[in-house]
Amino acid sequence: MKVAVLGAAGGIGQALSLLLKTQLPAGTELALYDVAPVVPGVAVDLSHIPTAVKVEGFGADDLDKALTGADVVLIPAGVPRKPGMDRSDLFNINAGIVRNLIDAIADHAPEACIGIITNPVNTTVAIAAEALKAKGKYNPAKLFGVTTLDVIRAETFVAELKGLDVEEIVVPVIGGHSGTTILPLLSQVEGADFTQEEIEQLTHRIQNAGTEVVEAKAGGGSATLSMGLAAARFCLSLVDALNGEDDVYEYTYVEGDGEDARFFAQPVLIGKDGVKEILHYGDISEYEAKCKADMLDGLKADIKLGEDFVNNPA
Ligand SMILES: NC(=O)C1=CN([C@@H]2O[C@H](COP(=O)(O)OP(=O)(O)OC[C@H]3O[C@@H](n4cnc5c(N)ncnc54)[C@H](O)[C@@H]3O)[C@@H](O)[C@H]2O)C=CC1
Ligand SMILES: O=C([O-])CC(=O)C(=O)O
Repeated sequence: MKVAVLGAAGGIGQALSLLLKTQLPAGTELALYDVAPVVPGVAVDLSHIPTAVKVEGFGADDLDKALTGADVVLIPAGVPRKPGMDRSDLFNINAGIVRNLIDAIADHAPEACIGIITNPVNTTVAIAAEALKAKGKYNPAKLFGVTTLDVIRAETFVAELKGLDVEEIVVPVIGGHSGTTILPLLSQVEGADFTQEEIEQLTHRIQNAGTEVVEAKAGGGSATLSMGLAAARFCLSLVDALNGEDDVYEYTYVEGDGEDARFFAQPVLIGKDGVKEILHYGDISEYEAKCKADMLDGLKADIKLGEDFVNNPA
């Protein structure tokens, strides 16, 4: 098994790579790629941690080597937000970065499962899909937008509010990964009752949790440590599933039947070839149905922006 992290020297990349070095199964290869010259140093640093995961660093000219043979490729490459920006403000820089990395994946690791972390995720996943398609390499079962951070935040905030054990809480989060497109399904949380006021406050907090971090970091970037953990959890699930484990479920932003939007975060059963089955998110409350109806046009516009970036460049 080989896992490649593209953007491995960044805030997320380093936290993620540390967790993967310590948690991937013995024998896994971990390839760290970045355009920043510090990346070989990050790899040497991690290589001194005593686990049976082999780490190697790859600089700007060695993307092909980082990718060759990869089973999983995670992409946290690109710029993060500063206070006052929306995730969509990152499009101008990050769209091109994702496009170029995806082109290289199509050439050097066309069978890999790809996890897109780079924002705006609603759009960068569509860019990845269309770029792969243009190369004749698109397999919807192997392309994932990583929305795990929304799930772990929702679980943390619900456990805090209700004084419950966070290990026991399950909070589904569907939709996309920005603002109101992030839709926690609090009506499906077992073992907790909420007033309508609590539901509205929690929903708002989960939707704006990224901004909470961006403002608290005051110009120093966005979530990196919680995101590193979220991406590691997602990657370890993928690796377990690729290794043949049954019953691996994650909420993730994938191309499904298009009932709500072409790409939509929902519960997914992952198997040894990627997405095995996309499950329906089930019954939702009237409030959640209205939130969903109100955000779908925005989500679809985000997706179209990505499709047009590849297919109808200005
Ligand atoms: N999906 C999610 O839930 C989340 C996504 N993000 C997004 O993740 C991205 C990365 O965030 P951070 O790690 O905080 O940023 P960062 O600035 O700390 O790191 C980004 C890294 O990407 C590298 N990079 C830039 N262009 C590259 C290229 N062409 N190839 C390879 N590497 C390249 C940079 O050298 C840098 O090391 C941002 O777009 C951010 O908005 C952040 C938090 C949560
Ligand atoms: O808010 C941001 O820009 C980073 C992000 O996606 C998150 O923390 O959820």
